[in-house]
Formats: sequence, C-alpha cells, structure tokens
Amino acid sequence: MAESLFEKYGGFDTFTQVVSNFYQKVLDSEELEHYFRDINMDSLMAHQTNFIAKALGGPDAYEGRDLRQAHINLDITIPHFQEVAELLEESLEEVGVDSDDVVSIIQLVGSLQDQIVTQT
Ligand code: HEM
Repeated sequence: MAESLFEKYGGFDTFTQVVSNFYQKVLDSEELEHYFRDINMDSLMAHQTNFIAKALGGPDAYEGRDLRQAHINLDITIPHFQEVAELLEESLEEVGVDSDDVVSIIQLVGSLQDQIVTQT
C-alpha cells in the first residue's frame, strides 16, 4: 500500500507542530481571533491533529463532533474560511511539505467548505 501523506511527513510529531503553528497564526489574526475566544484550545488542537491524521490516511483516533455540528453556531463566512485555509497552507509549507502535497491537502480542506461555512 502506498505510504500515506501523514506518514510521509513524519506522523504525529510533524502534524502536532503544524496544528500548533496554525493556531498561533489564527489567534494572531484580527479577523479570526474572535471565533476562538471562549474555546479550550488544548482540546481543539488535540481534535484538529486527530482530524488531520485521519484525513491524510493516518490513524483514526478522531473523537470530535462531525464538522457541520462543530461549526454550525459559529457564523463562519467564506472569506474567513479562505483565510483559515491560507494559514494552514503556510503552516504546511513552513514544516517542509512539498508544494504538490500542499495543493492536495488544501484541495481536501476546500472540499469541506460546505460543512463549515454557514454565513453568506
Ligand atoms: C478549514 C477547514 C476546517 C476544518 C477541517 C476544521 C476542523 C475542526 C475540528 C476537527 C474541530 C473540533 C470539533 C470538536 O471539537 O468536536 C473544529 C472546531 C472548531 N473550529 Fe474548525 N475547522 C475548519 C475551519 C474552521 C474555520 C474557517 C473556523 C473559523 C473561522 C473554525 C473555527 C472553529 C472553532 C471556533 C471550533 C471550536 C468549536 C467548539 O469547540 O465549540 N474552523 N474545527
């Protein structure tokens, strides 16, 4: 079986780092920070890391809610979704993920937009 993207880039060590850098960027963004004000970030980062692991063909330890349920009350707009995707892209590039793999991962994330954006 072909190696998963999760394993190719070093598994949990790498993607824990990606998720941590990613949320640092999100919290530094004036546009995005307010969504996360009342959120337990340790628990969110743990869920997000497991979500990415599963999405990239690694182990399935995700125990969070389904994505629509988790975002339904947040009134997320398309521009904010796009900004989050850009910050994830930067975090993947910074950890050394090849650009063609960054493109595949961002496409996968883009395909989740309808489950996350509730505000037009
Ligand atoms: C880009 C694709 C996205 C993915 C794959 C994603 C994934 C996730 C996951 C796995 C959780 C944890 C669910 C749980 O704890 O049960 C979560 C929660 C959350 N997400 Fe996202 N998310 C995305 C986009 C966004 C965007 C664009 C925003 C805001 C601008 C956002 C804001 C949040 C917040 C605030 C929570 C915590 C909700 C809570 O604990 O009540 N997410 N997301």
